[in-house]
Amino acid sequence: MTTATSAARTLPKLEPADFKIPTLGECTFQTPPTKNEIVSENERILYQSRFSSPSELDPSLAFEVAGLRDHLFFDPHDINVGIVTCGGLCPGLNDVIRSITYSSLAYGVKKVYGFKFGYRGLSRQGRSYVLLDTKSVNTIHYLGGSFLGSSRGPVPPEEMVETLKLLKISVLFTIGGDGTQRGAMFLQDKITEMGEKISVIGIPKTIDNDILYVDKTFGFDTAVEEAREALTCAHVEAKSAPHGLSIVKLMGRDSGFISAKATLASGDVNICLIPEEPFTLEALFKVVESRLLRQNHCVIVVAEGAGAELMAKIQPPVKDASGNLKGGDIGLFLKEQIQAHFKKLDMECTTRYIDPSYTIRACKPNASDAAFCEELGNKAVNSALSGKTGCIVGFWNQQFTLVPFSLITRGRKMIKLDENMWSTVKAMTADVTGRSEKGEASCL
Ligand SMILES: Nc1ncnc2c1ncn2[C@@H]1O[C@H](COP(=O)(O)OP(=O)(O)O)[C@@H](O)[C@H]1O
Ligand SMILES: O=P(O)(O)OC[C@H]1O[C@](O)(COP(=O)(O)O)[C@@H](O)[C@@H]1O
Repeated sequence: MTTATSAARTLPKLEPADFKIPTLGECTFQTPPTKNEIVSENERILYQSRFSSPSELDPSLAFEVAGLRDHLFFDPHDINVGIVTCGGLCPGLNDVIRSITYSSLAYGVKKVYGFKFGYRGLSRQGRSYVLLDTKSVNTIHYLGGSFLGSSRGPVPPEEMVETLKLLKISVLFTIGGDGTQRGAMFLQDKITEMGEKISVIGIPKTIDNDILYVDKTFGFDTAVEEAREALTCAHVEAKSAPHGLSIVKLMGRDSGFISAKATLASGDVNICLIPEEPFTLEALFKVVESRLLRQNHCVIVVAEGAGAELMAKIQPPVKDASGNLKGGDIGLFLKEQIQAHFKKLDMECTTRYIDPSYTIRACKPNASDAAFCEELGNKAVNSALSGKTGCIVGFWNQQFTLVPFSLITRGRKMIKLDENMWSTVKAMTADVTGRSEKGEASCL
């Protein structure tokens, strides 16, 4: 598929009058109206039928649908655009970079700048970029990682505006997680304050899939698929040893979506530990013991942020360059504690610790994620050229949406075990979290 062709095919014919449309200010994403209505053919408002978190928000909230508009705000032939990728890696980053580049060039955009190593590439000291064209990005989607590199750590918004002005960039695409979009929000505030006509459009990225008001972020499905492979191996290992126990640690600093989904997908997991559900070591020992005595093997999945209360007692969490709190290695901790426990009991337990964290996010995306990335990139370009700013291109109720930065940075999406789709995981965690009254394994 050539994005350039498909984007060109769907473009409205541009007449000089088409460019005489609202100023960036007028186009800026507004809090949507409070009743379900079609604003115009192209500006539909999508109402959310599910409203789970945070509960204090206005239930009449609605999202604008992302995509082409009747008019373009920018004359594409007159502008440059920029792309930046920040935060942790995620399968599909290169696909989004490629899609934005192809789509922008199909519109006739003059130059596409790719900033190196996250926001650092837009800073005064670390200013660094490459020019992207169809040739340079043509095959980058064959690989995982980010063609542009990524980083964590703050950059003053005024320095970023300085760089954008210097390179005459009218649109910046920020591909990143909640931290990146928070940074993008401050950048957009600074742009508004300085009276510049520069649009900032985010593309939400995180394998943790914990961005508010986004059903699914790109790369998540791939990460779950990769995690399932690791779980299958963990199961084989556990079954091959007398009283075999495999502990698999997966990413998920604040939410356990990867762990929970991979658990459901695998069918080999006996205990799933996620940050949302505190557990006690004593209860965990009991469940593992009973499982080993009955079935001879056991597989535990633990999200990196699970058991934060236990870890905090040994070692207080530290902050990464972006200010995200990170605790010690919960997987290793569990391995040591469980081994010590069974040694005390004089009971055999062959423990294996598997940590596939980085391998599930550094790989290339599966077909479904790749297709998703392609559309995200196209929608981001369409929306930006229409003059939209200060929002991300999300995905909600099967629609691509525009969601303001201010909304998605209000909190984090978390697993609610009471929701229907997590009932198996809920049953599985009942005994270790103290929810089970019998104190017996509920789902082993
Ligand atoms: N509160 C914030 N204000 C401004 N910039 C932020 C903020 N939080 C994060 N950032 C910046 O966004 C970038 C990525 O953030 P990070 O939290 O590491 O990853 P992610 O975007 O994946 O959550 C970093 O350069 C970081 O400094
Ligand atoms: O070692 P790194 O690069 O800080 O990445 C680890 C982090 O990446 C994540 O998977 C995703 O984090 P971001 O969304 O902030 O990029 C976290 O769960 C995890 O703590």
